[in-house]
Amino acid sequence: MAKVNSNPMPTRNRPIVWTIAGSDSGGGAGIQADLATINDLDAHGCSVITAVTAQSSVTVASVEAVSPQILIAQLDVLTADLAPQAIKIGLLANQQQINLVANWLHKILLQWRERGLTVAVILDPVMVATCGDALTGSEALDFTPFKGLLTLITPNVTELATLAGRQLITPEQSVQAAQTLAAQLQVSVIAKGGDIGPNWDEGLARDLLVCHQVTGISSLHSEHAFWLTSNRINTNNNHGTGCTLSSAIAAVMAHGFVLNDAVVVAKAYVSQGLVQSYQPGSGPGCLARCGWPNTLSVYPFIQPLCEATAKTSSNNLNACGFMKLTTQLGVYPVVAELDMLQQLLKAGVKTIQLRVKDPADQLLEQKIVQAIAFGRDYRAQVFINDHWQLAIKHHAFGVHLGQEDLVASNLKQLSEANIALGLSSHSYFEILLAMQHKPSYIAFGHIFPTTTKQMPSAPQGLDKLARYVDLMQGELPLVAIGGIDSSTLAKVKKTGVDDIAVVRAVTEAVNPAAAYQALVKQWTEGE
Ligand SMILES: Cc1ncc(COP(=O)(O)OP(=O)(O)O)c(N)n1
Ligand SMILES: Cc1nc(C(=O)O)sc1CCOP(=O)(O)O
Ligand SMILES: [Mg+2]
Repeated sequence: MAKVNSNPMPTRNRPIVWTIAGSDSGGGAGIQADLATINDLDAHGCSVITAVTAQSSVTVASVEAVSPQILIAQLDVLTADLAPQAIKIGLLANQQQINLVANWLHKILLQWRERGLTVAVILDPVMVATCGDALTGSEALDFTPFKGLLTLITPNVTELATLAGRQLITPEQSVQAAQTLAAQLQVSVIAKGGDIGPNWDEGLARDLLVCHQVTGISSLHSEHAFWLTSNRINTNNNHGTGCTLSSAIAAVMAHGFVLNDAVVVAKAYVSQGLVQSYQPGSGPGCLARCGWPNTLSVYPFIQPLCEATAKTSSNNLNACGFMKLTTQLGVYPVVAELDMLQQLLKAGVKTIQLRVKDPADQLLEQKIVQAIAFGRDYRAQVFINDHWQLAIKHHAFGVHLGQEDLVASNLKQLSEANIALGLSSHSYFEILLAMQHKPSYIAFGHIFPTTTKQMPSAPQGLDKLARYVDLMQGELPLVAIGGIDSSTLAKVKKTGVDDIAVVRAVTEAVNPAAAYQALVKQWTEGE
């Protein structure tokens, strides 16, 4: 059962999303599905109709493309008044429409870029309706005019095969075709596994995400490929699934989420919509609209393609999970110096992190040994940042690792040493990756601008934090970090996040111990 969204977006703040697509008179797909999705995901939808279809759930009786004049008139009139944060492109009924929209996009994206506006463009290369009837003419469509203009293209296996110009039987062939398409069109690709072939796992719905120069995320993920796997939902009510996925991706990106996040949220949105789907006619029915997905179980499992291809059992998937924390983290200081660590322990700190970032620090091991000893003396949870091998060697209480650190670490060894684990995250995508390791807590940042560390991602802000809190409720402690101090603490607390981690708010205070105690008072008493 989906949770009720406790964080609806105020209507006046809704971002604008356009759908450039065909009308489905049956209401299950096309413009009708797109607008329902966009609205359901707290955005305002505008439509540019490319074609009118006479369509039911069992047949496409006819398709009539709109004229070039009315197509451009719709684009121009919206540009003047309702500029979008994201655009979804669905059915383009013929090559003329592809050329026209691509030309128009080329010019407008330049203009918007000059004004500092970034607009995500998601193309669903629709060719055939769910009932099997063609939506485009018999001519082969050439999408290369869109090269360099798109953020994401979302073909299913049949469309991918058409774009690749060859049959795709095995997952390996689809992977190669998706990677080739990404390079050819200079675009990220989600190759949807809905139309599975005989060599695919039929109990699962597996999509391949090929990232191409994705911005605002760690370089660890921005050029990589991932399998996104969900349980296959046993229903024939899948009319409009592709339209729903692509318009959901556009809507989520319009809210300022990075591409990888939009893809996993949209996939979860489709999964929950399929579970509650219904059949209004005698053919395949439609997805239900269940709002922003905030139940972890509907989100996909993420596996980097390189790990899947290596077929090795990863040292980094830990079936049992890490220690459950019995002492709440509360206000969690992160410090670079031992004397600061001791000073704060004396002031009553019960959880603290030693974060030494100088790899050439000659005293590193000594500092770690001493920090762990202080932790025992003061009965506090001392986490060691990054240096997991030294933490194991000297029996630390806990280790904190970032997503980049995970690549070089051995979580199996950490777990066998009974060491608590904190993992960093900066997006839905990274939260899901972190959750797969069953850590002791997940840190999420950076909430506000910070000077402590250079970040590849933008500050997350409170709206996103509230969405992550909604998702994580009751699963694991979620710790907010980045730019938190006495002036922002109350707003952070209001999101319902479990704990906060702070660097400068304590370490740069005239009296760090007093600053810590004041933050604790504010956090616990809400002052
Ligand atoms: C509580 C907490 N949250 C996040 C971080 C950042 O960890 P990481 O991403 O590995 O970056 P570095 O701290 O290593 O620069 C943290 N240390 N603690
Ligand atoms: C170390 C660190 N990690 C972050 C993340 O988002 O992963 S933000 C951050 C720095 C937090 O410092 P301050 O409290 O001084 O802003
Ligand atoms: Mg680190």
